[in-house]
Amino acid sequence: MAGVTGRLVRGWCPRAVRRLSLLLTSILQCLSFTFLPVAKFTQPFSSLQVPAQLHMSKTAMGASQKDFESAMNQVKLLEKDPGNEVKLKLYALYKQATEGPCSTPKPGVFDLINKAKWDAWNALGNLPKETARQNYVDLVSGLSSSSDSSSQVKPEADREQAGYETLVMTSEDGITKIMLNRPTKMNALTTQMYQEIMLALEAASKDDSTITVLTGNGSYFSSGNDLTNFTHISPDEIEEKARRGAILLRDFVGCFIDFPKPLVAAVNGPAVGISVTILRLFDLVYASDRATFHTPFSHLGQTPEGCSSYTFPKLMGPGKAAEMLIFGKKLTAAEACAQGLVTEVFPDSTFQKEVWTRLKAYSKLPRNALRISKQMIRNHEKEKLHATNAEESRILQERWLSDECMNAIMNFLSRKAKM
Ligand SMILES: CCCCC/C=C/CC(=O)SCCNC(=O)CCNC(=O)[C@H](O)C(C)(C)COP(=O)(O)OP(=O)(O)OC[C@H]1O[C@@H](n2cnc3c(N)ncnc32)[C@H](O)[C@@H]1OP(=O)(O)O
Repeated sequence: MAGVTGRLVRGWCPRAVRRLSLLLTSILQCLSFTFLPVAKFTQPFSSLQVPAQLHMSKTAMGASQKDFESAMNQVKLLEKDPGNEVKLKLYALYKQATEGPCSTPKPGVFDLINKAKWDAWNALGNLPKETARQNYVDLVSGLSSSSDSSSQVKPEADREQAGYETLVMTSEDGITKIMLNRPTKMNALTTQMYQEIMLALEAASKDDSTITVLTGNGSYFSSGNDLTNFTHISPDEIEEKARRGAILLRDFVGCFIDFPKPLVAAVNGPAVGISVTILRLFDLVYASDRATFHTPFSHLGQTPEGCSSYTFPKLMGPGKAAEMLIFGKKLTAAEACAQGLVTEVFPDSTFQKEVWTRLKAYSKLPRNALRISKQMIRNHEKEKLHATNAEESRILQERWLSDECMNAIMNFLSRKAKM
């Protein structure tokens, strides 16, 4: 949460454009306060205005929905970054075409990226949806023709998806792998990382892979929420940050609840906090025997999330769940397996080889059958999971404002106490 302003002005990734279409979709569906995750504004705001010619309808009929969708797909294939100005135009036209005139509240002055996006959309005034759709199609068509027959997609094998700063996303052998990539910080989850994971899941849900795998780079699976998310917040910002954090948490967990394909966690090392609780929303959890499972919520003045207040007691009984979620008992991989949280444990020395061999075999199974079976298993309790998620997020929003929570985080940051 905190540090957001700092991160907002960090570098635009030059390859972010291929994520743009997904990002735009996600903005609508998933993120209530996302920002272009790999973005930096290098131009003055005045240069972000939409040129007048974009306000003019090109044809009487306008582009069809099919043209519009095809243009959105073309955006994904652009090899060259079209630049921030064009990205904002695309964003604004997309919003106008799908939602009509901008009616959302104007973001605050320090929320630089969302404010620029809002300005671009608002600048379109009452431009009719059809015209916006046509202008979007025309703009993309201009970009595609100027990008030197570039729309070549790398071969499917081991294709690394560009545009992520905190993840490495690859697709190979019918498996999309999302790897958390902050090994020096034990893959602690920053605000940007939550957002990129949501985008990656959205992309994986639509790609042609059969199975999606989440894993960590380095010695940890993840040390959970990055505790610096809660720092550098001025007193007058804190309630708003907590509110936004709760929305982010709810949306993040919601993406796991709704993920439509078989989802596998390859837990390569210790897991802490939210990286433990969400495991119950995966279909398979394979763990190295070096992994541990730790949910020190009370130590941090916090409360369970990831739907664990519902899924853990159901899975392991209220007593064992209480040991973990209330008293912060750390489980070994073998104990987590005995409780049903982990599907299977592998020796660390052969973990990667055994897990990937197994998954490659599974990925050859009929894709639709896997997907439908997963949904049949999961659909029974989706509603309950979403309700639990909303309630847990609401309670955490309050907890984050408590002295207990703030003191615990300060202790961690000043290294007076470690879990
Ligand atoms: C939008 C908000 C959603 C919020 C959802 C809420 C989720 C709740 C949770 O996830 S609660 C769990 C929070 N996590 C923790 O409490 C873990 C804190 N970290 C530790 O206890 C330890 O770092 C460790 C046990 C994971 C590893 O200890 P070790 O001694 O092996 O290594 P270091 O402590 O030296 O760590 C190396 C560097 O990584 C930084 N780091 C590790 N984890 C976190 C973290 N969670 N948040 C922030 N930073 C983390 C650590 O500070 C070191 O950085 P440095 O080298 O710059 O000092």
